[in-house]
Amino acid sequence: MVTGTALSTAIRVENLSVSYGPQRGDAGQRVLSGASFSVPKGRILGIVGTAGSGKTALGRVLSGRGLVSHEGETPWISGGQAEVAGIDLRRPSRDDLRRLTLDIGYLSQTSGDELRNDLTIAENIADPILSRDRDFDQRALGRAAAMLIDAVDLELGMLNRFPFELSRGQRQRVAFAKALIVEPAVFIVDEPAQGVDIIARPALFSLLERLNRARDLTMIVISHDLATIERLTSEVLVVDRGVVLAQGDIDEVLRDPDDEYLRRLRDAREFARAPLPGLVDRETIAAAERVVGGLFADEDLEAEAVDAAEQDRQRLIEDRPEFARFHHEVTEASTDATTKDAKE
Ligand SMILES: Nc1ncnc2c1ncn2[C@@H]1O[C@H](COP(=O)(O)OP(=O)(O)OP(=O)(O)O)[C@@H](O)[C@H]1O
Repeated sequence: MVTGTALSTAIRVENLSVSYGPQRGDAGQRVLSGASFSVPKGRILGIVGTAGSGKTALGRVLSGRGLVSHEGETPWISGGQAEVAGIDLRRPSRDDLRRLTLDIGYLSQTSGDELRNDLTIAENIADPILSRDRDFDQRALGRAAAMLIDAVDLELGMLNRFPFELSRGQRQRVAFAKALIVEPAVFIVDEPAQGVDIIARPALFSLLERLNRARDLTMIVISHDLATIERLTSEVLVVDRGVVLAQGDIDEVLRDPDDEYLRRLRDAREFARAPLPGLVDRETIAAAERVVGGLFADEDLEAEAVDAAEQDRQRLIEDRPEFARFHHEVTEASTDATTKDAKE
């Protein structure tokens, strides 16, 4: 048991080493050494580093998945301590092993490829619950699956399809929904944007943000891309060649760094942020205006944005009858309220 774990700490890692290969003798290959950090409950930590730096190995051991079904390719804890969602990953009790996959959600870069092709998308999403409790309320489960499929920006009609009928990026979004249906306390996600259509990414990030705010979901977001991490958090752990180089607020970490990799990371971040003169046209600004709202004070653009929003609304009314009903009720209610106000 890791000592001194405050109740508000969701993840505590002390002097952790991670290895691949045989667990007996010296044959294992150490890929991460001496990592120490903690994540308070409800916070998001980003883990950034180059390819091969040990991010995936770290995320995978913290997910505890190797404890549930150990395969040859699974990294394991070869030194130090790790506790996640109150589970001691070095010495888990039987009860810990039972609740591990409920309390710690994990999305790997290949989770979408691991869906069962003999089950529909709805059955795949519901599987983490039905495989534990066959008698779980089917209607409630159906509703939860529908809400999640909508939240990851897939059509409800996909629920009746099979994984092999979907694109790779769509399957990864289904895996997102599947990982979240059990409402884990901690969610570890490895490269959340990888393979996912750029149009669908805002929905994924906004889902994660909402779960973090509304349910205090603690998260580890792993990526080689700092911009992906900064979309969700400014708190980072930087890993390079199997060691933790730095941890803290990203601006602090990258302020005048001594280390070569941190300097390159800072330069890459500045390059990505630099404006590209002449490339931003009115249409792009108007599109941005529709998404973020109120950033630009240009009246013409505002009028365009209002028109576009009205067109979007009309399209939604045509495509989704249930929205039309809802919209009609809201309009009626607000007209009634206005008439009542005018009379008073
Ligand atoms: N099954 C394995 N057996 C032995 N070594 C492995 C195995 N899988 C990965 N490694 C090695 O472990 C190290 C860390 O790999 P890991 O996948 O954790 O890096 P990463 O930072 O996540 O990289 P990426 O961003 O490319 O996913 C690498 O040197 C890799 O070659």
